[in-house]
Amino acid sequence: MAWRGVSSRPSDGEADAEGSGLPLADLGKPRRGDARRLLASLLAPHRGTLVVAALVSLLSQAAMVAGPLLIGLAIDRAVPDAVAGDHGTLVWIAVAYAACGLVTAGSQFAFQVVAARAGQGVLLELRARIFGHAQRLSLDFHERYTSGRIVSRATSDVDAVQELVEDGLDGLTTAVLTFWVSLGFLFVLDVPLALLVMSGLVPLSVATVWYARRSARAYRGTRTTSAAMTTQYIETLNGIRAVQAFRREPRNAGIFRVLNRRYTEVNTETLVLFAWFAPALMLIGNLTLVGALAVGAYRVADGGLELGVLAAIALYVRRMYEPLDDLALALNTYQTAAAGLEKIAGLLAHEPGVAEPAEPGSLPERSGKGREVTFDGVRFGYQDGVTVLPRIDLTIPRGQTVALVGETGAGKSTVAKLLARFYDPTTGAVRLDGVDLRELTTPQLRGELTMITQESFLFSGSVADNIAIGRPDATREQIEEAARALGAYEFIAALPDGFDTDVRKRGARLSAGQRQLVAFARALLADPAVLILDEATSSLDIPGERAVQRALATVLEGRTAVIIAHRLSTVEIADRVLVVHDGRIVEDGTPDDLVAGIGDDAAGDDAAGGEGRFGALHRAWRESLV
Ligand SMILES: Nc1ncnc2c1ncn2[C@@H]1O[C@H](COP(=O)(O)OP(=O)(O)OP(=O)(O)O)[C@@H](O)[C@H]1O
Repeated sequence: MAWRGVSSRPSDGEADAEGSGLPLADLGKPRRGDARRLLASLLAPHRGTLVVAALVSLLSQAAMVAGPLLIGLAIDRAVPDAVAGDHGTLVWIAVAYAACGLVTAGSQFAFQVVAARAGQGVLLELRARIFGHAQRLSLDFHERYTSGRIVSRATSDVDAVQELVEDGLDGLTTAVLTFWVSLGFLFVLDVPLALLVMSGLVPLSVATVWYARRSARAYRGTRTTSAAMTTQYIETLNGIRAVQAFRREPRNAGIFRVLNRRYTEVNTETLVLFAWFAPALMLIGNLTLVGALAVGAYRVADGGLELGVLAAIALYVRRMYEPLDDLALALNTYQTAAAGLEKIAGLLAHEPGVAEPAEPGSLPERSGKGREVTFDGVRFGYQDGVTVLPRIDLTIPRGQTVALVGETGAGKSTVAKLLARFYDPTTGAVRLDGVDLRELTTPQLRGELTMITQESFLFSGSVADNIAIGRPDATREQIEEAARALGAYEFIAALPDGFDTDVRKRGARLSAGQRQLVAFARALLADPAVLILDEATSSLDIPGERAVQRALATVLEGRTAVIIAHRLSTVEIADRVLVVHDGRIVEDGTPDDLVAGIGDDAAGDDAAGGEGRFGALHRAWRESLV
């Protein structure tokens, strides 16, 4: 199981630490440059806004950084003038200082507003892309990637990017601009001292590169481990009944303990790295200041430098290094965001396994009896390379109801999933009225095929909303009529708010049979040409089952149907039974013929003498009823 992998692997996030049990390489490990490309595509629509933000920020920095220059001038010019009785220079410098203050305040306000607009636009687009992409990705991807990891991408990874956009970016631009603009002013004031200050860039770069490298790895570890914890939460809570029934709590707690400890470790690592980095920057700044002051003081004493210029230089050096504290924090935010963005880019880089057609085909006019379904030399295996269906050749005429029966693991659901186009065949084709499913767009497909699964999933919203899912423009009358046709009207009307009852509200919980009826009503209203039904099994009591059987006959009327049948009663209403064994259709005939042993023994391997597999299954069912 994946969690063992979690505890034994390094925290660099390259392995299966997110709990999929598969190496990330199998899921398309983010390629170098994916994150950068993603960022570029997100920023592209805001290019103009970003240019304005950069210009405004530059103006703000220039106005702010002019301060020390004015102070230097005040010391060297205004004070001597004032002593001599001329206050003009002092007034002029005071006005200029106030003007700089105003420009700084105004441009900072403008920067915040402009940057907020662009930043929020980027986040809006990023969230929309993740959600849209997660919905579009095929079933095989979801079976391996786990919903916990997707949730983690959409929440904590997006939060990391959000933090950068909202706080970090401001700190980062301020620190970088202040540093370089101040250095520029230093060169204007005194070149030798500016060069001395610039030599501080060497240890500064070494420290920054060291920190950036080490912390990037650590932050990637935090993203990976945080996703693994989310996955663990979701898996535990989704399966809480099984967890409690099988007393899995201690094992889950053990797994969580490992992840929790890992998360603490990687977080501590990032904090320790930061604890080295931030003071190192301050130390470099202070040493540079001491050096500049010492050399400057000698030159003032020699008369080679004015006192005001030295004061201005000292103030500039302080200004350069002061926001570096913010730079360290901003780098922190940046590293978290970069790791998050990398993970998000990895998710977005996955292409849906079931592709939309380049040129959509068109289906012939639909007959009143549904459509013909053909499996034409279909071979299929899931991604692990094992062939599950070696070859299926099958034609289901319009209007026919086919029951798929067979042992567990025989391949019945796989046949149904290929027909619903959750997957594409490895070779061969599945066709609807002769048209390959691969030539149909998703909306075309969804209009023609409806699959009712065992869970009869209800979405949050009212019962009416749930029935109308397959046909959102249905009127209330049509919704009620569908419910009435299936014998579901009475129990829905008796719910606290009737058809408007919120299915997730307490007191409105529907039984398994009732949920199945709602799912049937949904299918009836959607009116597909082909209905695929993964039959609910043991959860229905006998009266409920009868109601469902009656409803089933109604919903099958006028369409082609494929039912994965687990019950004798369902098989008996089918026109034709296909027995699936080891991914092949081994018997094919009407229920009566197969019981009598005269069906088409497709594989020529009667399981029990003349009786056949279905005959044996049928006998077992009958015996279980008495
Ligand atoms: N997503 C998947 N990835 C890999 N293998 C799978 C996947 N789903 C099913 N299989 C394998 O394919 C084979 C056929 O499974 P399938 O679910 O079609 O059987 P089934 O006849 O519907 O069984 P049941 O009656 O128990 O639902 C099994 O060996 C199963 O392990």
